[in-house]
Amino acid sequence: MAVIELEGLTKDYGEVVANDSLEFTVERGEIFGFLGPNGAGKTTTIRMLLGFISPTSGTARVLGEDVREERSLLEAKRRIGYLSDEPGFDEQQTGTDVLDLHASIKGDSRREELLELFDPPVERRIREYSQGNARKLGIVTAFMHDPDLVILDEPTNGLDPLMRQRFADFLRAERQRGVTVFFSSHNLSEVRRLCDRVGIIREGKLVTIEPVDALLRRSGKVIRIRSVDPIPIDALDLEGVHDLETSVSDGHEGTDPSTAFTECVFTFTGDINALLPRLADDELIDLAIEEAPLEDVFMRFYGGEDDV
Ligand SMILES: Nc1ncnc2c1ncn2[C@@H]1O[C@H](COP(=O)(O)OP(=O)(O)OP(=O)(O)O)[C@@H](O)[C@H]1O
Repeated sequence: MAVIELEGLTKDYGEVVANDSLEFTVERGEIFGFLGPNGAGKTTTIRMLLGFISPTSGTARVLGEDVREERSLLEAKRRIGYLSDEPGFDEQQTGTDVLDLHASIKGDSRREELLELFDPPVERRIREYSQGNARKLGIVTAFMHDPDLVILDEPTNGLDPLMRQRFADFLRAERQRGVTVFFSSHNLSEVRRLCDRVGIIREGKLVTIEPVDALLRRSGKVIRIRSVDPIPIDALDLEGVHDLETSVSDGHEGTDPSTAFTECVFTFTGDINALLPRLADDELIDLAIEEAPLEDVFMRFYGGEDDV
């Protein structure tokens, strides 16, 4: 059974359709990344999944419960952890007060373990918390009742690299235990590191939903070549070569970089086995094959109206 199931989920604010007939599922034990730029509609989806706002049409099920059914959703929410993008804790309370309040509603069987891991300064009042400390406290509140599903809105905003790493390791371990994680993010490297699948939303519409691996495969590799002597540009007259940039190093001033190069970089979506024989007779100084930045993939979906 799907843990989250969107069925034509729509939120129409009149001026803007924040979610437009969203349709997808998230399976048990999956880490699902929900990506999109500011204002794309991510928070709106999350708020509907938690029953904070109601859909204009369509619906969603979380842990089998229809989000429009207040009572049954409330029951399901005992098994859900949630971290808002703006936690909004009471400024006068201490971290411990916040945790006690959450514990009284949902329980706190994992409080100590999580405090040890994320270490927010629980004795201090919230008004003295930095953004990172508030995030750490939020992470503890989201997980301390040992939920089956966790919904996180931009969870690592404000966390330093060490904490981000710790959080990533923690999420992977949670997935091993069968916990399902749905999180929204702007941070593409984080999504690449963590997610099994990604949904990309743009102006309320789902533009793609696929495994991260497939997204990266489609985006190709970035290839950099440096050679001792100029290589005729025809060598790269191959299917799958995009955005080729060539240059000529010192000592080969007479060579026109539009016909030959000693250095080049391009995006390659073709067969690497077809490329290598083309370079077999050239003496190379360096050949680098790198993952294409996920930013480029993302830009393809957001670059312009025609690109989608
Ligand atoms: N209560 C509301 N009334 C009217 N419009 C709203 C309301 N809440 C959100 N919107 C609009 O709906 C759209 C989606 O907003 P939403 O907050 O869901 O985006 P988001 O992807 O979470 O953005 P961010 O990454 O900035 O948090 C935006 O155009 C926003 O202005």
